[in-house]
Amino acid sequence: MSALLELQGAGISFGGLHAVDDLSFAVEKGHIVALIGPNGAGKTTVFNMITGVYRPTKGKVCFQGQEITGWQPHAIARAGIMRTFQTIRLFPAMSVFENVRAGGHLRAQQYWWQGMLSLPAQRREETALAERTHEILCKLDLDRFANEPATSLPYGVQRRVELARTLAAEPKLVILDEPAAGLNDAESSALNRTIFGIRDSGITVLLVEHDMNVVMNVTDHIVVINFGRKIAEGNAAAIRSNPQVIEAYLGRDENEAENVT
Ligand SMILES: Nc1ncnc2c1ncn2[C@@H]1O[C@H](COP(=O)(O)OP(=O)(O)OP(=O)(O)O)[C@@H](O)[C@H]1O
Repeated sequence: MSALLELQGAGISFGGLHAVDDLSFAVEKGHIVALIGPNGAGKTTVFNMITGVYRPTKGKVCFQGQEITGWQPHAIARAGIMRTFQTIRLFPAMSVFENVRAGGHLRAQQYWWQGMLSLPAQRREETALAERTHEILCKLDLDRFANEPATSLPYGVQRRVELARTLAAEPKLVILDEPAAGLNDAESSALNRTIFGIRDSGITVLLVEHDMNVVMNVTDHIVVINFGRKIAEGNAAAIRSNPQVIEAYLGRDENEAENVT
């Protein structure tokens, strides 16, 4: 098995603060990996370094064996790393189908002016995109909402639409930022199945999540950071019983600690 994504000694400072320092970990192709840590540990900053929002001040980020440190976010997205956000960012005037299809346009080979001319290649691509959109909607149990205005739907459904839109761009690696945030227990269990489905369709998953039901039940590998540094990594059983991990959570917030132990 080869690493799809690798951070090698990556770090970034804001003023005097080392938000992330000397961080190394790998995400193997076909795995579901979680990055966890107490509030303010640096998880979002790591995502921002991977997706090109922040340029690391130290170390490297490699994707498919190629260094991508310092690439622009759109170039990193084109290379196959797509992310979701904690806050919903759907197009309010569009239906569920149109929102998801919009994600697929990122992968489209034709240009807009070719679309205006309605060339055969463009028409073929649009048909293929519509079919693929429909497939993704079925897979995420969203087909019955296809024609509904996206932002009129319940919160849990809107989050699924966002995920569907990200998948429509055919990423190789999808980064999920707290996908269970705001979901009830039933929705969170359904999310576990969805994440397995994403992995089974050949997409590698990296997620940041506070919901330990998701973290402990779906992941192949967990990386734990605190104060911007890695303190542990391993499978769910190893992480659950790791004294440094327990201390990191206990030191900050007893409720979170209960979730880990
Ligand atoms: N642009 C920035 N400028 C200055 N400091 C920043 C910036 N981005 C992050 N930080 C700091 O870096 C540290 C890590 O923040 P980060 O948001 O990555 O943590 P987190 O683990 O994602 O937290 P949470 O779980 O609360 O979302 C914090 O001390 C934060 O204040």
